[in-house]
Amino acid sequence: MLRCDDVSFHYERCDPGEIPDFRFSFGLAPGECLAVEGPSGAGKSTLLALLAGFLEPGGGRLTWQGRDLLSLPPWERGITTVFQDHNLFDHLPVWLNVGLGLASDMKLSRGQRSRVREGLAEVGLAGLHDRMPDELSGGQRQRVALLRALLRGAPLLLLDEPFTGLDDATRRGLWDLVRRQMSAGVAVLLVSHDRDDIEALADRRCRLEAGRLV
Ligand SMILES: Nc1ncnc2c1ncn2[C@@H]1O[C@H](COP(=O)(O)OP(=O)(O)OP(=O)(O)O)[C@@H](O)[C@H]1O
Repeated sequence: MLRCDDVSFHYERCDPGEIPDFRFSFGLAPGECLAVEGPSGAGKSTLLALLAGFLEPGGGRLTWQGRDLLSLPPWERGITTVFQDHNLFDHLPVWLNVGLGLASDMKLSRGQRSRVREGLAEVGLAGLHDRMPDELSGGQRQRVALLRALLRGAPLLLLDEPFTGLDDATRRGLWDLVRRQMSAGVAVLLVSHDRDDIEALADRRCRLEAGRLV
């Protein structure tokens, strides 16, 4: 279980009151998907950055299966995040961008190479194995980023609007991939405004209002 208890954060601003003090509390069980909605500027990216370890909270507790996460650096938290800007490495071809999810030193075994190939076929990118990221459309980049995250096999997956702008067939295929991860016990936090994505994946939903999850 992921337990986030009163994890707080405050952006330093000259203009007090413009940005709320954030205080987040929620639980997320293995295999469960919690959707987080909220208008632009509500603090969704702030929440993800606190969980992933890119921002340091002012206080609170964050644990996964009873283990403290706040004392761990991002790469030791067992959390994979798919950000809106995809975070692809522009100097690496598609297959290596995906392969980084399996081997961070980029030395992929034969078996790992076939998993990359199979994964690319599953997300409809079989023909784009050797392309460079700047030769892909936005939706294709999104699928590369999502596939890399899924192959990483982390127990916690944070998704920031991961299916925006994709056609229906591709979106359904990706929902299936995420559902399979959930069946294998992966806990998913899904930031989304899209009703279809939320209905397809989320077990529960909450909204970010005035710095709190309600
Ligand atoms: N580095 C920063 N310094 C000061 N304020 C910030 C910083 N980053 C974000 N903010 C402010 O904190 C609030 C929450 O921002 P955040 O990016 O978490 O919102 P969001 O819900 O993800 O928005 P969007 O849906 O537009 O991506 C906003 O008012 C934003 O202007």
